[in-house]
Amino acid sequence: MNIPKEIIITEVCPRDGFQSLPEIISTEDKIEIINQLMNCGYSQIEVTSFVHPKAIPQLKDASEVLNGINRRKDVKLRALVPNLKGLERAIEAGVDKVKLMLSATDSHSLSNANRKTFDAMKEFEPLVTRAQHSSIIVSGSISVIFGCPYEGDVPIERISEICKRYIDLGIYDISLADTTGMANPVKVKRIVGQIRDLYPELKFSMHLHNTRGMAFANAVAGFEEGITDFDSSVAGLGGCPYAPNASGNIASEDIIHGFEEMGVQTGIDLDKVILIGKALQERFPVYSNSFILKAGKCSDLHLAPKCQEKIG
Ligand SMILES: CC(C)(COP(=O)([O-])OP(=O)([O-])OC[C@H]1O[C@@H](n2cnc3c(N)ncnc32)[C@H](O)[C@@H]1OP(=O)([O-])[O-])[C@@H](O)C(=O)NCCC(=O)NCCSC(=O)C[C@@](C)(O)CC(=O)[O-]
Repeated sequence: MNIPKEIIITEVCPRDGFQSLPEIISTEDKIEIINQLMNCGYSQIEVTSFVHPKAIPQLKDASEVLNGINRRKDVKLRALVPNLKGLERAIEAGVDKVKLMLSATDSHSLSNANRKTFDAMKEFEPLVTRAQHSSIIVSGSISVIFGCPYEGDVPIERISEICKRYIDLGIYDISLADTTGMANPVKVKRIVGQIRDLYPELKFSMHLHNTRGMAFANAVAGFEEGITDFDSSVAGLGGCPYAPNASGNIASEDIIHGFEEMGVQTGIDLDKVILIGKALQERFPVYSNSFILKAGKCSDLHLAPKCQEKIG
């Protein structure tokens, strides 16, 4: 197979990883963790969201967090926003990019954003104009695209209509999100293949949750369909509090290790990520889920003293 030699990983732990943790992390600790992540080689980090503070109390200090980060020119800071109000707050705080929050189904959309999918999209119109005036890059997302915990499979016609409306808004960069881990590689290939054929002008990325242990297999299926841009979260923290049974994102350590083992470069220093992951795992053991934090890297095994002894 002729495979791309590199992929982009966006770190989303400070937003998705933290948003549903019951213990409130201090602003200082968030800043410290983001500063550490900024030194790992990521080109983009989703640092927070500008949603209603009552919806996600953990991220109500979004502006203070952004204010405290040691910025680097080579790391773009992205925030999730649901609406114009969120964008205004994000611009004020100085983000480089925003990702729009949107659900494929009305049920999840009502639960997450208090309006149906296409009503939420209507509110994106003034947002896009405002973002253009401030030179903020806007990307879209489609949650529960591979299966909704309320409605099950999402018809391709509905996905297609959402993509069309994103194009009408001038948004060509869309994150396909498996919010509650309902995807499988066959489904990923089918859905990604179909929408890519319908809308070749769109650029898709993937945001995968490892709820049922399928996330890396799904990432590889997406990769085989041409996707080279993935979100992940250190220590596998994460989950949408407005979707039942949602749990951790694919762990950054696992996706970086997995792709690099296949000869695909990420540009990220995995050892540094593992150190951050270990600290988070110690602090949030119940919410962490990372194979590499448990088992170590494959390359560590070659150095294991017992093996060396046996070889002689
Ligand atoms: C969307 C809303 C705001 C609608 O909430 P609403 O109550 O319908 O909002 P509204 O438009 O009716 O406004 C009511 C009040 O909220 C204020 N307001 C309105 N917007 C904002 C804002 N952005 N920031 C701060 N305040 C805001 C607004 O100014 C107004 O204030 P008032 O006039 O009454 O004083 C709310 O439902 C919300 O914040 N939802 C966010 C839920 C959330 O964060 N979910 C988790 C993230 S999504 C996710 O994890 C999935 C993802 C992205 O990772 C991908 C995947 O895995 O699927």
